[in-house]
Amino acid sequence: MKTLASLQKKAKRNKNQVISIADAADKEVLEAVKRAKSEEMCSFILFGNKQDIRSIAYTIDLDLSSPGIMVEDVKDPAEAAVKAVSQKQADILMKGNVTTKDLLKAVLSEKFGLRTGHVLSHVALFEIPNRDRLLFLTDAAMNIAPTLKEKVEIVNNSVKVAHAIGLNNPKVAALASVEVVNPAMQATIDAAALTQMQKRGQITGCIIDGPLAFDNAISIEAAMHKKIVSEVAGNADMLVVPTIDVGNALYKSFMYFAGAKVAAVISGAKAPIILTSRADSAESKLYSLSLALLSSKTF
Ligand SMILES: CCCC(=O)SCCNC(=O)CCNC(=O)[C@H](O)C(C)(C)COP(=O)(O)OP(=O)(O)OC[C@H]1O[C@@H](n2cnc3c(N)ncnc32)[C@H](O)[C@@H]1OP(=O)(O)O
Repeated sequence: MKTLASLQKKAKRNKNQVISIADAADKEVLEAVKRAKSEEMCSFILFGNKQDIRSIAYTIDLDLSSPGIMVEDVKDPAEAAVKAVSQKQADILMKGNVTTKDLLKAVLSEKFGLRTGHVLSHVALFEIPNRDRLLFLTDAAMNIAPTLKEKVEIVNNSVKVAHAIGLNNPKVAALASVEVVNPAMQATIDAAALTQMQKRGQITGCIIDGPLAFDNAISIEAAMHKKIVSEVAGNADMLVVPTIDVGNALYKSFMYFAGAKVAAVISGAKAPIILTSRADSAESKLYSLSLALLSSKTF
């Protein structure tokens, strides 16, 4: 798949889903709602301050009384939106104008959250200008410094999302700063372990190689220059990063330096969670919604 727009076309087949938005008082979020409604993609429950939501909706000509849109006036939109999903009034959760941390805390709540006993992790899918295919990145937003055990679950979550969009055996690069194992660099040891675990069938549904540095993960020339012989080097479909800081900086540099478009979800919870940066465009939020609709069958 080459473009995120093709996700949107596929996602339209899954029309009966309800999206619960944690604080919809945000122009880009409501613009995404308007576009999704005009394409009849799904229905929405908008949680937040009703008056604020109304004021913004008015400025973009979004009719809040149209069928398939409900507005709920609440003081704690993160908690209310998560509860709606855990009580099955909605199928998918979407981050609106709340911080990632506040939303994730509600998602992880013992009382009403969306935990499954597995690791929850962030999966981002980028369309990058001049690249011939989409690129997955995980985990740029939830797990701060995952252990090897957590990285295995992070890979599994991301591979599930890849399968949901029809990418059946993604090539996964386990990133580090260098492409050789250095016992002083934990990221290289974990990357080598992930590679061996895939070779021994402990991780399935993908091909992993690592450690790979960013250049030889995504550039054939860089891989050839370093004489790396591997199915993944230079051809990665997915980057697994050692820490949130590496992932988050890559996410934002793809967006700001390379002019990328993104679709992003949290995988591994009871339901898909749409989680982009608050600064991301309405288009990216719409693509994320498409990715969540496509993933929802696999959760
Ligand atoms: C990329 C675009 C968007 C962005 O830029 S986002 C910006 C960067 N992201 C962030 O700031 C969020 C980073 N992560 C965090 O702050 C924290 O890890 C997070 C997710 C809020 C959780 O922290 P706390 O609420 O302090 O929770 P905690 O660590 O004490 O754990 C509470 C219980 O939840 C569990 N938990 C935490 N992370 C989990 C995970 N990934 N999957 C499954 N379970 C998880 C944890 O084991 C604990 O369980 P228990 O209560 O001991 O049974």
